[in-house]
Amino acid sequence: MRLSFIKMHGLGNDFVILDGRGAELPRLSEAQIRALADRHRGIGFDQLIVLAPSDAADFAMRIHNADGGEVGACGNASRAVAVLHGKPAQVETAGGLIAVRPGDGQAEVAMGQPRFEWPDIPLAYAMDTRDMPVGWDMLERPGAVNVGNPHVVFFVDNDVADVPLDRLGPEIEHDPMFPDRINVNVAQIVSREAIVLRVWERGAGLTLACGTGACATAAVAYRRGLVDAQVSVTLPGGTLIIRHDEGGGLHMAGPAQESYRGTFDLDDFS
Ligand SMILES: N[C@@H](CCC[C@H](N)C(=O)O)C(=O)O
Repeated sequence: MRLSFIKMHGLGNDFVILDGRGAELPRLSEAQIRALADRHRGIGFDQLIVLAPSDAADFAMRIHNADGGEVGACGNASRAVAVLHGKPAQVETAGGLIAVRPGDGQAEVAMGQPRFEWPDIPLAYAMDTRDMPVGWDMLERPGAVNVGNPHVVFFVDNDVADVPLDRLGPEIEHDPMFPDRINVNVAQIVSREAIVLRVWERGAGLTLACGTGACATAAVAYRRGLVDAQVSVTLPGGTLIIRHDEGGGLHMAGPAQESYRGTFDLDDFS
C-alpha cells in the first residue's frame, strides 16, 4: 500500500506526518515505525505523526517516537501540525486537548496545565517532585512534571554541553523510578528570562529540540522561583518562548517548517 507523507520539523526535531483526516489510514505496527524511522534504510524522523478525525476536537494527532511507542504529547510537532493546518484549531492528543494558532512560519500552542503530582508523572513511589532527593552522577536533585508527557529536569551550573547526556540520558530514561520511562532535560539558568537546554528524549534519544522539554523545564524552573512567567528556552536547534498564563497554563511559541513531501510503499517496511 502506497502512503503519502509530509516531512516537517520544528527547530530540527523532525517528523513524518501521515494525514488521515480525509481517508482512513492503516495502523502501523511498532516494527514498521522503527523501520521507517531508520535514517539509513528508512525515511528518518524523530517522531511519526498520524492525523485522524476526532469527535472531541477539530482533529486528532497520534504521536509515535522513533522506537515505535505511542506517547501523549510533542510540542514541536504540535507547531508543525498547526502550520500544516493553516488556521487555529483544537487538537486531541493522548495527553489531552491542545489549542494551536499558526502564524507565518511559526505557531503558538496552548499546552494546558503542567501536572506535578507524583502519580501523574508517573513516579514509582511518592516523592517531592519539586526537589527530588535523587541523583545520577553529576545530575542531582531534579524536578519532575507531566506536560502531556513525562519529564525530569536537572539544573546545572556549567555548560549543558559538558553533561554526557548520551550516557546518562538512557540510564535515567530506563530507571525503575519512572514506570513509563521519562524524557531527560538538562538546563542552565542564564537569567530570569533565559534558559539553555539539552534533552534526551524517551524513545528518540538526543534531539535538536524538544518542545515539551522546553515547557517542562520552564514549568519546573518557574515552580522553583528561578525564572519569570515568560522565558526563552534555547536548544541546540534554536529558541522557543514559553509563557505561563495567569491560571498557570503553559503556552509555547516558535518556528515550524515543511521540508518536503513524498510517498512510500508500506510493504517495503513490513
Ligand atoms: N519531540 C517532542 C517530544 C516527543 C515525545 C517524547 N519523546 C516522549 O516520549 O514523551 C517535543 O517536541 O515535545
